[in-house]
Amino acid sequence: MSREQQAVARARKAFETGRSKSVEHRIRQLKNLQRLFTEKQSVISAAVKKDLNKSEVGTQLYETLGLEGELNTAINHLKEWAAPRPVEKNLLTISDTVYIKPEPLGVVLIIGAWNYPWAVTIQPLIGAIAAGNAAVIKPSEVCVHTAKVMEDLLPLYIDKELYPVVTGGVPETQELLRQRFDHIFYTGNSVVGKLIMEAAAKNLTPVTLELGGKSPCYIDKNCDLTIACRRVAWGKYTNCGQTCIAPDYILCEPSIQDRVIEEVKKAIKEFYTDNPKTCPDYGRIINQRHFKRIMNMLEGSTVAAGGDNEESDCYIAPTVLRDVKPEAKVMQEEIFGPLLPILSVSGLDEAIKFINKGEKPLALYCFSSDNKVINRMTDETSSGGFLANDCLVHFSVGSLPFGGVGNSGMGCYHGKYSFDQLSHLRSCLIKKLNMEGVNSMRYPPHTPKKLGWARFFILNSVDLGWVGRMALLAVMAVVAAVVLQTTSVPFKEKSNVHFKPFHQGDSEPIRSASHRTAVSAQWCYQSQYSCDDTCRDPIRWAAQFPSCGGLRQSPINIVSTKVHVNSALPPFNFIGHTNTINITVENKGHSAHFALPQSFRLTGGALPGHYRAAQFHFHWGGNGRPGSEHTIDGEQFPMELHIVHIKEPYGSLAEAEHDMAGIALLAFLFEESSDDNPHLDSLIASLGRVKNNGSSTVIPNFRLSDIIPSDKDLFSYYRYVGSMTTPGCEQAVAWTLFHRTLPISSRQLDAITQQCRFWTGQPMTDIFRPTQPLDGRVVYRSKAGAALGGVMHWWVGVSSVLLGRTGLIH
Ligand SMILES: NC(=O)c1ccc[n+]([C@@H]2O[C@H](COP(=O)([O-])OP(=O)(O)OC[C@H]3O[C@@H](n4cnc5c(N)ncnc54)[C@H](O)[C@@H]3O)[C@@H](O)[C@H]2O)c1
Ligand SMILES: CCCCCCCC=O
Repeated sequence: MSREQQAVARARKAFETGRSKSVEHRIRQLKNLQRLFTEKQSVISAAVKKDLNKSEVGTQLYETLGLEGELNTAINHLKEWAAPRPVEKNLLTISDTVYIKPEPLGVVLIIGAWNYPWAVTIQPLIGAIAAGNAAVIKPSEVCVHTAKVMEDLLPLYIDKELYPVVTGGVPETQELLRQRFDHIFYTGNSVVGKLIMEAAAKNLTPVTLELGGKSPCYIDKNCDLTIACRRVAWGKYTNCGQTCIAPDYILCEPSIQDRVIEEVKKAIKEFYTDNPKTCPDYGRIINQRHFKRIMNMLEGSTVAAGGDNEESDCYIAPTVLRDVKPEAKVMQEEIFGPLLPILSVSGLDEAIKFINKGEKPLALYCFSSDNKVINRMTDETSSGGFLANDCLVHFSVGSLPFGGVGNSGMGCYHGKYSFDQLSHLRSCLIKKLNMEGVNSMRYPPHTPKKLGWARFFILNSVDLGWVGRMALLAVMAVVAAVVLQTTSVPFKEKSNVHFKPFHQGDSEPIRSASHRTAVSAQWCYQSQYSCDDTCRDPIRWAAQFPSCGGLRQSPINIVSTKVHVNSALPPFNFIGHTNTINITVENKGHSAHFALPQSFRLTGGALPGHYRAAQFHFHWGGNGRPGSEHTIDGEQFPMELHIVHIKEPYGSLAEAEHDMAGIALLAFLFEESSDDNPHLDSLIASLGRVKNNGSSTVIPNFRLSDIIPSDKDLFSYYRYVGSMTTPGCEQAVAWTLFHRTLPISSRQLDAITQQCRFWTGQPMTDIFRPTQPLDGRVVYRSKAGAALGGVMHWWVGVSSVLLGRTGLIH
C-alpha cells in the first residue's frame, strides 16, 4: 500500500468509528485548531516569510485572522447548523414531521494552493470538521516551508487518524486522486481543476473547485480616482499580485488613463516606499518558474511604472502597463503577479462587452460614483463575486458564499456555506400510519375528482395559527373519511378557504405558524413546568433548540458600572407610531401578542438598516412577583414590554435569523406607580378576552405612542447584541433597552397577570426567561447629543468584534 493509500484507509477507518459525527468532538477539534493558531503563530509566520516574504503582521492579517474568525463562527454556530432544519409543509404533509438533516459526507480530500497556504487549506478543513467528516489534507508542495510546518503541527493538535496530512507534489496528488473520496475540495488553477474533475468522475465524487482567472476592474471616469486607484493598488500588489481575486487588469476610458497611472504610482509609493524591494510589506514571487512566467508576459507591452526585477531574489516591482491591447501576451492568461495592465474602452458598454467575451471571472470590480453604472455592471455580467468601489474584502465576509462560476470554479464556502458544502442535506419526512384516507387521493384508480383534491392539498402551503391548524386537521380527518368512502364529493374548483402564505403585518409574522406551533408544544416556562410534563423548562431549552445554548443569548443582567458609554448611538425615528389603528391581540400559548402593521417603522438608533414593526408583547411575573426579563444591577422589574421589528427586506424570522441584527427589539421596563396608567386599560381589558391559547380579539383605536414615549424622549438606552428570549432563541437581535421606565399600578399588574392561561391550561404567570451569561459581549450605553458620523462605525465595530474579523475592517 502506498503512503497515500494508507492515509486514506486510516481516515476512512476512523470515520467509520463514528467519532467525527459527535458535535462535541467536532467542537473540540475546532478549538484545538484555535489553540494551534494562538500557540504557533510565530512558527507559521516564519514559514510563510520564507515561502513568500510575507511579514508576520501580513500573515496574521491576510491568513490566520480570517481563520480565527471562521473558527469562532463555526464553534458558536455548529449546534444550530447541525440541528435538523424544519421546512414549510403543504396541506398533504401538515401532520408529518418534515425537515432537513445535515449529514457528514464521509472522507474529504482537501488539495490546497500555495499563495495563501493556510487560508486556502485550513478554511476548507474547518468546514470538513464542522460538518462531521474525515479529511485528508494535501498542502501545496510549492510553498515548501509551510507544507512542512502543516505536516508537523496539525497532527499535534487535531485527530491525526481522522485528519491526516499527506505532503508531496503531482505524483503524490495523482496517487491520492486514484483513491475513492466522498468529496474533493480543490484550490488551484483551472487546468489542474479539469484533471481533478476527471479523476473524481470515476467514482462520481462531488467536487468543489476554487479556481482563478482574469478578474477585470472597470474604473468609471465618474469617481474619485485617488481613492479608486489606492484600493486597486492594494488589491493588486498585496502578496505581490499572487491573489486569486486580485484585479487582473484595468478597463477605463483613454481620457483618464494618465490620471489612473499617476494615482496608482502614488499609492505604490504610499504603501511600499520608493524602493519596494526593501519594504517589509512587499512580497516575493513564489519561485523562479513563476518569476520567469510573469516576466515573459511583459513582452510587447509598455511599462508605465515599475518593471524592476531581480531573478535571484524572485523580486518583481509593482508594475503598471499602459495602452495594453487585448492581443498582448499579458492578456492571454491570469497574471498572478504584480503587473497591472490598463486597457482602453470607450465607456461602460464596451467594458461590459469585453468582460463578457472572456471566461466568467472569480471576481469583478467596478469603481464608480454612479449607481446606474454599478447596477448595469452587476445586471449585465456574471462572476463569482462582485465588488463596487473596493477589492478583495468580500473574502473576509463569512456570510457571503465565496466561490467561482464557470471557468472560475464551482461550489462555494466560508462560514455556514462551508458546512453546507461539505454536508449532505438529507430530506426527511416522518409520517404516521394513520390518516390513510387522505392518501387515497393519490392511489389508483385515478379520477378527476381525486385530482381536484390533490391539487388543493398539494398546492396550498400552510401558515395557520394553532386554532387554524387544529381546525384543519379536523377538516382533513373529515376529508379522509369522505375520500375513503366515496369519490363523488362535490369539489369546488376554487375553494373559498384561503391558506395565505406568511406576509408582512400578520399577527405572527416572525416565524411560520406551523413551525411555531410545533415549537410551542415543546417548551415551557419554569412556572408552567411540572414533573409530569414532557415539555422543557428554560434550563433544558438548549437540548431541543441548540441556539438557546449559544454564546449571545438574552435576556441579560446589565451591570451599570460596566457598560461602555458610546457617543455613536443616536436617537431613533419612529414612523407611524402616532397613527390610530385597530390591532389584534392573540393568546399565543406562552404570552399574548399584539400585532402591529408593517407601516410602523423604525430607523436610526445606529441600527444597520430600516426595520418594520411586527408585534409587541409583555413579560410579567405574578402575585406581586417581578417579571421583567432584563435586570439592571441584579434588580428585576415588575414587567417588560418588547416591541419586535424585522429588518427590511426580510419577510420572516427564518430569513432574518442569519443576520446578526436581522431583528431589532425595543425593550421598556415598567416601574410600579401609585396611580393607574390609563393608557394600559384597553390592553388589560383585551387580555380578559383572550384567556385561552389561540383566542384573539381586536383593540379598536389603538395608538402605540400612547403607551411609549415619543422618539424625541428616548435618546438614552442600552444596546447589545443577543437573541430572542423564547425558543428557538435565534441569535439575530440588536437589543435596545431604554432607560426611561413606564408606569403601571399594582392593581393593573394584578389584572394583567391573572387573566390569561398557558397552552397547558395553567395560569399564565412568571413568563420570563432567566438572565443569560454575557459571554464576553459588551453592553453599550448611549450618550445624549450623539454625532451621526459615528453611527456605522459603531455598528461595524460591534459586528466585526463578534465575527472575529476586526483586522480587515478599519
Ligand atoms: N478560488 C480560490 O479560492 C483560489 C485560491 C488560491 C488560488 N487560486 C488559483 O490557483 C491558481 C494558483 O495556484 P496553483 O495552481 O499554481 O497552485 P499549486 O501549484 O499549488 O497547485 C494546487 C494544488 O494542485 C496540485 N497539483 C498541481 N498539479 C497537479 C496535477 N497535474 N495533478 C494533480 N494535482 C496537481 C498541487 O500539488 C497543489 O496541491 C491561480 O489560478 C489562482 O487564481 C484560487
Ligand atoms: C483580503 C484577503 C484576501 C485573501 C484571498 C485569499 C484567497 C485567494 O487567493
